[in-house]
Amino acid sequence: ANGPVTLWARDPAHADEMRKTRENARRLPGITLPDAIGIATDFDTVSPGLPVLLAVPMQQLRGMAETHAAALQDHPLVACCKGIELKTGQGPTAILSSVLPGAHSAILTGPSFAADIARGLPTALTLACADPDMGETLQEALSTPALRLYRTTDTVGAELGGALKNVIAIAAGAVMGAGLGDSARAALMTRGYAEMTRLAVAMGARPETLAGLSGFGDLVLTCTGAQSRNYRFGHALGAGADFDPTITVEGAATARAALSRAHEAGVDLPITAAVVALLDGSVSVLQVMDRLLSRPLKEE
Ligand SMILES: NC(=O)C1=CN([C@@H]2O[C@H](COP(=O)(O)OP(=O)(O)OC[C@H]3O[C@@H](n4cnc5c(N)ncnc54)[C@H](OP(=O)(O)O)[C@@H]3O)[C@@H](O)[C@H]2O)C=CC1
Ligand SMILES: O=C(CO)COP(=O)(O)O
Repeated sequence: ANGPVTLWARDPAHADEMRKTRENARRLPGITLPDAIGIATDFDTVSPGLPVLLAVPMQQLRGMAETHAAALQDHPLVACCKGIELKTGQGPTAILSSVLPGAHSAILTGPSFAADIARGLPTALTLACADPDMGETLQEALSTPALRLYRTTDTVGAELGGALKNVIAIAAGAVMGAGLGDSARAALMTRGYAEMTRLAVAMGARPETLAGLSGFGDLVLTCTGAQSRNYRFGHALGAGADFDPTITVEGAATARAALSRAHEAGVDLPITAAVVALLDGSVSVLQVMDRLLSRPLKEE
């Protein structure tokens, strides 16, 4: 809507196909790409100074930034991925700063299925940028009549909200897949939110960021929206069904990364620990629920 925009694709054959069909049949089937979107396989065609949105899976972000470091350093960078890097425990903006020292980076996150945005359905997101002036410029540039961006300087809170809600969504899917009911899911979401906030605040986040779109908002969407891959993966785990291993499920690696950050910080993450145990196959959903319910009673 605010075009022109260049969509960069790594695979020339895929780019050719999208130019011909005006559709990304592999990743966003059924959506016609607007005329204002040009398709490129060369980063250098993007004018310096224009923002670049990096929409790759979390565990691929560092490699992608390293490969294209020379081209990326002339642009404000907006990471769109949600997660914690397994090998370093870092979030997207810390990764971009370590690969591209001096780069200006931000994060765009919150409750939004790509297909909803592409259809022009109303959506609100958080744009987090440590530099308030750059944050304001990006907020103006990326907001549209259907896509309303709120801004914050709390990148840690926005990143951790988006990362940790995926772990809770796996748990919510597992509860529903195992037939444990809506009440159990509501309890899990609420205690999951407490857990997300506990770790994020220990990492330096502001609690009100977790209460916003990037935390609570995305938790609600991903724990209840059937489009969510994290929820669907959890549902398959709970139901003992197969799940296509090529589908991106960010919460799986992030659960492990979050748990090790929590151990370092002395923070208790019982639901995240339960998700990791489920992923390891060491317990069943019913055993996990039993463990969670038999913890000592405490104040809310
Ligand atoms: N889909 C959604 O609704 C939303 C997704 N997100 C977040 O966005 C991030 C990406 O998700 P999504 O796009 O859905 O994931 P997909 O798995 O659907 O697509 C991944 C994209 O990243 C590209 N890619 C993967 N690895 C590399 C690499 N090493 N170098 C360059 N490009 C690469 C893929 O290219 P190719 O097609 O060539 O394989 C593809 O375009 C995730 O962190 C997710 O949480 C956030 C909000 C909503
Ligand atoms: O982050 C998302 C919605 O805000 C997308 O969720 P999934 O990655 O679970 O599909």
